[in-house]
Amino acid sequence: MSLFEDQHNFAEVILPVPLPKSFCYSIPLGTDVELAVGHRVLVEFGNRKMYTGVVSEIHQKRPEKYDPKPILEVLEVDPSVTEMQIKLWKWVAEYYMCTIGEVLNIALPSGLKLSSQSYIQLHPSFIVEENLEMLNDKEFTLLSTLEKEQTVAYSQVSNIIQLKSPYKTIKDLIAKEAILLIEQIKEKYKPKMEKRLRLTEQYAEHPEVLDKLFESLGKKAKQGDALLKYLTLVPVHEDHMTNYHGVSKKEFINVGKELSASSVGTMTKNKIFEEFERQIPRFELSIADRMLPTPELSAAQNECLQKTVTGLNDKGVCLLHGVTGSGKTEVYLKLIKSVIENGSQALFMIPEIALTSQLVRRLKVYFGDVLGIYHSKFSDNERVETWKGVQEGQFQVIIGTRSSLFLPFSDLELIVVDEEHDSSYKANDPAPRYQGRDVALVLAHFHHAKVVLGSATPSLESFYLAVKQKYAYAGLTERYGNAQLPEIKIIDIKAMRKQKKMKDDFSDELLQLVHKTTEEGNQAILFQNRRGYSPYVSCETCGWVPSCPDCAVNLTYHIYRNELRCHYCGHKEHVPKTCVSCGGTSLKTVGLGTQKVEEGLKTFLTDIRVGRLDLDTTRRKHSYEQILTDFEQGHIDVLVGTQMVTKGLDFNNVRVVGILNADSLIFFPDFRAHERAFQLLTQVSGRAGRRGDAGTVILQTTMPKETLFAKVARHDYRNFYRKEIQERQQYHYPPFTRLIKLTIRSEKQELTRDSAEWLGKRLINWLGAKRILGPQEPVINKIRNYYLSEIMIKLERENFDLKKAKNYIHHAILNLKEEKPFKRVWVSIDVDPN
Ligand SMILES: Nc1ncnc2c1ncn2[C@@H]1O[C@H](COP(=O)(O)OP(=O)(O)OP(=O)(O)O)[C@@H](O)[C@H]1O
Ligand SMILES: [Zn+2]
Repeated sequence: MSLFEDQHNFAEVILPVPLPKSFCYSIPLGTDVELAVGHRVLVEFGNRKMYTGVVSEIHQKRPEKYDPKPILEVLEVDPSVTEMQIKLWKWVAEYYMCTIGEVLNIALPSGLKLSSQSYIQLHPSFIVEENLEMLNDKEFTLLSTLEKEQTVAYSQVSNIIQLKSPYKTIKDLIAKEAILLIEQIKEKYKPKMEKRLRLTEQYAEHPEVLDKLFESLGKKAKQGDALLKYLTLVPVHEDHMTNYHGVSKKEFINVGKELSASSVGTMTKNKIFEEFERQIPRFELSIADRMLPTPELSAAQNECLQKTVTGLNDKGVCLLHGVTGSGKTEVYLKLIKSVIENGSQALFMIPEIALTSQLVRRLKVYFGDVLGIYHSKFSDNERVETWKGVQEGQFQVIIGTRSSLFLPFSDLELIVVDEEHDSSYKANDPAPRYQGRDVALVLAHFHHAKVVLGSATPSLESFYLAVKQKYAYAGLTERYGNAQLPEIKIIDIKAMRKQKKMKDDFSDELLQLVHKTTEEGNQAILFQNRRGYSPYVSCETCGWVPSCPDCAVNLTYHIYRNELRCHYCGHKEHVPKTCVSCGGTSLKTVGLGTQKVEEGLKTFLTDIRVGRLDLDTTRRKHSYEQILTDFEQGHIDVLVGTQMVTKGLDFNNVRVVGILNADSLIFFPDFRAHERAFQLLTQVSGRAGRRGDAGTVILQTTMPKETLFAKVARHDYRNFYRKEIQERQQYHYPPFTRLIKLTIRSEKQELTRDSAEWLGKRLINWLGAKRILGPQEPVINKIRNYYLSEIMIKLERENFDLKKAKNYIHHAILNLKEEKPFKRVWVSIDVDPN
């Protein structure tokens, strides 16, 4: 025990490590701050490793078995984490069967998780020489080192400034905006810059010179247009100060299609315009956005709003079931608005942020500065900013993905879960494998808040609970503004081929429709759920198919680099010149991916402009928005894509949607296959004809008689639901049971098999054979050189001790790992798997 230790008080600290408990530390005497639950503290753990942990309890029970180490530093004056958050972490850890450290790890943004692996760097806008008077010696020493070294590991800081506890210095420098804390060197903070354009001084400040310029440009019509356009956007003639900020170059050139980039370029060369760079705020509204009106609700929307409000008061949760394009968003916005007026907080959850830039913009217009944004694609700094903004009450509304559930809300009144059926609400790896929609319900319960679940195609689970009247229900059965739901035509691919009415993968009808609609100045969306050119290639002589060396999957052909790629591990190789198996020299591509759709379309309809939206075209941070902006502004006629094109897109001019092959959607070996197929097909169809004339959807399939397709075509959710829920009940699937999936992994197939068998037997002993399915190898039984096996556990929802069952499962896994031969086996637990 050290002399400086408080002998009576100890702190339980949650650490970001996968061990199933918190750890006890002693509280050093003379700490400036009185330690409280939720404080972030720096502690040593294990072999001289430092971590940021969160205090979960303060108590007087000195551990008997070991001498607790002291807390090294208290990292803040006011706790960053609320007790409510810790309560939620505990719930998530218990329900999803993971450790609380794993929850902390995803809940706390890295920027708040200073550790021995953290780094600091100079703030890009801080100039040391200009700020000497605000720096003490230690600070100056550190900053000078940073000027030379760019980044310094936190662990080196004490050496540099000769202080055992450097945290205070670091904290002060962060407060002075002199340094930034980063988690990894590669993620350096970079302000977002934008190229802008303005008139050069000679014209901007001298109207008579500007007039002359106009005259002299007379013959060069294009340049004259550009100048005129500039002056309409930036009224230099009224107030020459407006020239200072100019316009965004990109936006300027895009505003009117008629403006040619080359004449703007010439004018810059001739010193009429000048280019400059400016740092842009994270969310700036474009010229067009600032003019968006905030709409009045239609009568149907108003009725739905009233129903929702009553429903929420009655049941706390309301399912808002509105067909595609019915205007659910406006209803949510009204609900959120009244929360803000009460001075409380609202969370607007969306499945994936990238897919919703349109929506984010709408909300920004509507809510302005009280809106905060939060998702995992944000940098550390951005996430910490939002966290603080929520904590300090600046942000009353948050739009974000599932991780925003972990923000420090203090007064949450409403959570809206938009597209509640979307499978991306479920987190896969790493643990916690939580379902965002379900955690939203729990969080709301803790806060006595209300929840709106919105969708055009509700999940079976939610609709079932609405039918059971556990949830309230509000419907919107018509599209906003008299728009009609699209007509959906089912096309029989086989029959068309026989009649020679197919060109490769396109029916004549689809091509004609796309052609006609683009002729008329409208647009189309084509959906194919595979990226790449073709899902595999095969030797024409012997049938050999190249597969991934590390995963049990065929390699997908990508045309641009003439490459074969594994979509599971990222492995890439060149297409072999000869067949590895027989030496044959011709390989054929088999199956259809988005690249091939794009290529085919360009071959059959030569004049149209095609864009593609899939994982391959959207890897760069803003490429997704760019493609959508191009589509929105009419620079693209047809958008080809994977399921990315199905979600929430709202464009005026899309008249035609083509589904190239709907078959594969329902052949998935999964009890949710039909539900997913219905949702996907309805959602993608829902992009057509959202305004003006009705749209048309061409659904191509080799199974035209499949009843699911007929239900999609009739927009018949209820009959789809009836049949599906019946099957779930009959075969004991959710929502009638609860599933827990165990995935067993090892580097050897035998070992995986044996350990899975062992585990399966143990579970059968404890839980009974009828609750255990498998072990079974999944269809893809090897990923990244690990062999997989799965055990599915099916548990009753009612009259069943879930806690006890979970304990058995934990124990069975522990016991497995204690068996010597199974030491190198990993088991992951997935509660309510997707
Ligand atoms: N009251 C209103 N006044 C003006 N425009 C509206 C109104 N309500 C909805 N709209 C417009 O109708 C379109 C469809 O609305 P919205 O995107 O909210 O539909 P949705 O129900 O979310 O559909 P989906 O489920 O297909 O995403 C949007 O462009 C929206 O701006
Ligand atoms: Zn692979």
